[in-house]
Amino acid sequence: MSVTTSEHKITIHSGSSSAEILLYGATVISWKQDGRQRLFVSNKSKLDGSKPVRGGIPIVFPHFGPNPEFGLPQHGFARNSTWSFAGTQTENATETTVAFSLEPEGVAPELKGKWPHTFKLVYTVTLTKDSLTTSLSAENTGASQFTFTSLLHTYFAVENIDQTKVKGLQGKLYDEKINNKFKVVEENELVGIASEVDRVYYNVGNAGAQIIENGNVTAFLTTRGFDDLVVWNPWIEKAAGMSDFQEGGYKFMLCAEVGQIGTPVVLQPGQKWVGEQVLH
Ligand SMILES: O=P(O)(O)OC[C@H]1O[C@H](O)[C@H](O)[C@@H](O)[C@@H]1O
Repeated sequence: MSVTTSEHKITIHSGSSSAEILLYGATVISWKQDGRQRLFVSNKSKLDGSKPVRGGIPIVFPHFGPNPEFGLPQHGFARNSTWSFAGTQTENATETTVAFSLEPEGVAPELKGKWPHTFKLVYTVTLTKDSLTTSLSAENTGASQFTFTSLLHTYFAVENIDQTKVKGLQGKLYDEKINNKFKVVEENELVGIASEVDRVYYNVGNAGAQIIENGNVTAFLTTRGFDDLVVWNPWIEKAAGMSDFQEGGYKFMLCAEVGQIGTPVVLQPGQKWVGEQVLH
């Protein structure tokens, strides 16, 4: 069986690869290729629906970062709400696709109604032997327009952050939140991480980025519909201040998060937007 459903989680297989998706947040919490875990999930992360998962691929919607306007928590409500399993879309020798949906009535009770819009989110996860594709669609099912930002907050598992680089960002403009530098041009072909990094790179484009470990490409991250890319590693002090971050875990993770941030999406009634990432 390539799709197994349980009360809280869907597990899918394709060839020697597997993935696990929690209904809570529709968060992908595991992606294994030939037994190797490709996603970082903190061993202190709550997986019981009491807090967004610290790892995997949390979904950020309808806003990236804090948003006092609607009194929603950081990164919105999608990662804090329990999604509905919308079934298996494809299940064949080469590919397995499962779908999840979230509408206003499914939003976590304490957050319900705070964002005053009517919408339908559908998230599909497609696994092949070589790749994991996650695709988010947002449809305006209400009578007035709305605006949102969104992001797939992927935590890649890396062997050693000191030997890890991100490629594909040279020449792109970024904002660095740590020291409030704005619209800086990335000079480096290979971007290394040696301290806390929290950057939004703008207009990275479909080619996305590559994760390089010890000089070898270990992951390609391509996208459609997401223009921007956040690169984040909390490093020692910030990680130590997070109750759900595993001790020393900053060494074994790198967030490379495709997003639509710089130019928010405006959806008129009846319109639909799709943002997708392919990891391979
Ligand atoms: O702690 P969280 O709410 O999950 O956010 C984790 C991180 O997400 C993104 O990468 C942001 O750019 C960071 O500023 C934030 O710290």
